[in-house]
Amino acid sequence: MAPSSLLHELRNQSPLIHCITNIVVANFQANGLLALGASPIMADSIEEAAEVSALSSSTLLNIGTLNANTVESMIAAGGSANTYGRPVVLDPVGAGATAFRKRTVTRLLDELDIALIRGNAGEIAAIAGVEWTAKGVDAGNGSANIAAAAMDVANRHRCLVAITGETDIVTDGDKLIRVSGGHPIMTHITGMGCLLSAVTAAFLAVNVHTPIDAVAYSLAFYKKAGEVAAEHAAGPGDFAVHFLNALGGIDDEAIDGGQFFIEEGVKE
Ligand SMILES: Nc1ncnc2c1ncn2[C@@H]1O[C@H](COP(=O)(O)OP(=O)(O)OP(=O)(O)O)[C@@H](O)[C@H]1O
Ligand SMILES: Cc1ncsc1CCO
Ligand SMILES: [Mg+2]
Repeated sequence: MAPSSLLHELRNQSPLIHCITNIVVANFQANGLLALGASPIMADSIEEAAEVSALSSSTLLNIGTLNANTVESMIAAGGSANTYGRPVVLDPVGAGATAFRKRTVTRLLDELDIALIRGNAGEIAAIAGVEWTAKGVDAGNGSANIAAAAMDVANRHRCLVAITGETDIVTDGDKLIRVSGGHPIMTHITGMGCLLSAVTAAFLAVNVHTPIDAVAYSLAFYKKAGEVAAEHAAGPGDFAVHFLNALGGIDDEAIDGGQFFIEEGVKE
């Protein structure tokens, strides 16, 4: 099947995505999934987390505004998704910022079978244990080889790792795909990365491609939506609105339009 049919399939299937997420982005994330053509369900209570993941096509675990209760819900939800063979995406928001976040990410990676970790450079550097100066939930700065760090994390945890920024990368620990495009204004809206993680969870739920190709496609699609929205926006406020429109409005033709490329097989 041609890569472009992934988007078509997603909109056909409208997969249910279980999000255990943070209080900052929950509404934006739900609207973004709906705009894309997926179906969101936000459910973080321990009483129902496992049940909701069992009936969902994929599960997103986002540690942005973590508390002790949601950690247990994440373990229950992720365990249930694993049992039913549904992909689990981890967004390790601010992973290096506090001991609680670090400990939680370690536990989630130890106890669950995670399909994809999607974070910014600071977050993946923290998981890899390489030198980096992150700033809270923002990427921050560093000189570490971030592609090597992603490959190391992917190999250690046997999962896909995506690092987003000016150029995105995704790796399975062997193959590395770089995705360019997007717009700097995407860093001026909170939750753009968090919504992207939910979007990748939706694309992973659609069983058309190998998981790494599905993630690369979702990264490229999302950057393209950012470009389209930036053309229409006067600033961050209406960018968010135009971005939601673009998630639903762009089609395969726009994505194949050539403003981005996917480079495969680049070994560091
Ligand atoms: N300088 C840039 N130029 C183009 N696109 C960018 C740039 N920086 C980030 N992006 C895009 O913005 C989106 C969000 O990625 P980012 O790395 O900013 O997430 P994040 O730091 O996890 O965000 P948040 O924590 O606010 O949700 C991705 O699609 C990424 O490709
Ligand atoms: C700002 C912020 N703080 C915790 S989660 C979050 C959303 C962006 O990651
Ligand atoms: Mg983030």
